[in-house]
Amino acid sequence: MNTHQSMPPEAGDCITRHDAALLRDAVPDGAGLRLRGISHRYGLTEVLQHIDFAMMPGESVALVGPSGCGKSTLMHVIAGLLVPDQGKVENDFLSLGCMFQQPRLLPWRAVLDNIALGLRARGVSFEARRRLAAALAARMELSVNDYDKYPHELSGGMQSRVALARALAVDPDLLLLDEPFSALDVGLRAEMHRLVRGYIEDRHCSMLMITHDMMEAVRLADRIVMMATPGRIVHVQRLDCAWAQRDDVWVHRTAGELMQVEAVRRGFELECEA
Ligand SMILES: Nc1ncnc2c1ncn2[C@@H]1O[C@H](COP(=O)(O)OP(=O)(O)OP(=O)(O)O)[C@@H](O)[C@H]1O
Repeated sequence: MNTHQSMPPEAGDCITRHDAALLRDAVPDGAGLRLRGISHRYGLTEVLQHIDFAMMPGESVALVGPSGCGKSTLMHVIAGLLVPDQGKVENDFLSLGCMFQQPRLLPWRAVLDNIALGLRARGVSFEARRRLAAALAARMELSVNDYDKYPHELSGGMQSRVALARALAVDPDLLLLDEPFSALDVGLRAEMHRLVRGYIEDRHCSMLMITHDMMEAVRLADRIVMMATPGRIVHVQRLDCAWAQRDDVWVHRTAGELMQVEAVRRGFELECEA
């Protein structure tokens, strides 16, 4: 990413590295995650169709595409939750943190215990778990008064912050986010973007995020990967623009430009000009 520009660049300046080269070079040397020829069926339905995909250490990628095109299935393959029918997964990332559309907090555990869930599984002592969970809760801007509350006592936005803290508790070098903020209002969503970006910049971790929201993708990702049905990659776009420079004007304009790309329109089954 270019971090040296002082003025926000024009949207057109940022959409520079075009799809064809990136699509050809789908699994470059040095990638921390390499998927080669991944195909999968549920029964007779082909869900993933020979996907080659890679992520570099420190890279943020947004996976976009129409509902049902196989994005979550691909993420499950990456997370090791699903063994594909065909293809090879090579993952050099050491620690995965996952967050899903629903916070999926344990209702019988209070905030800090929910955050510390992954740490307990790793054998971290009770005191160390509490300490780490409290530090993350503070980072997520939860108040000390909330630490012993149960999920039903939290607002949706607070539950999302707890779920994000839980994903970060394992100190991930790859963060997998499946439509994590889609249920939040625009203000809370912006707040979560700020928290995620802050963490990624501090820790230099990689992020793969599924989203239906092209503006969210443009705001957070270094690379946008467009999938179409049945699960295949049809367009890849690199965004060479520092995060700090992605103001609202740039985000709107860049998302608008992407929505004019023919492969993206076809993927979403929008009308294309003849
Ligand atoms: N466990 C399953 N068993 C059978 N079919 C499944 C299963 N999981 C997903 N599918 C089907 O696979 C296809 C892809 O689903 P997937 O959830 O990966 O899509 P998606 O792109 O993430 O969709 P959305 O954006 O709506 O979340 C869909 O047709 C879905 O019905």
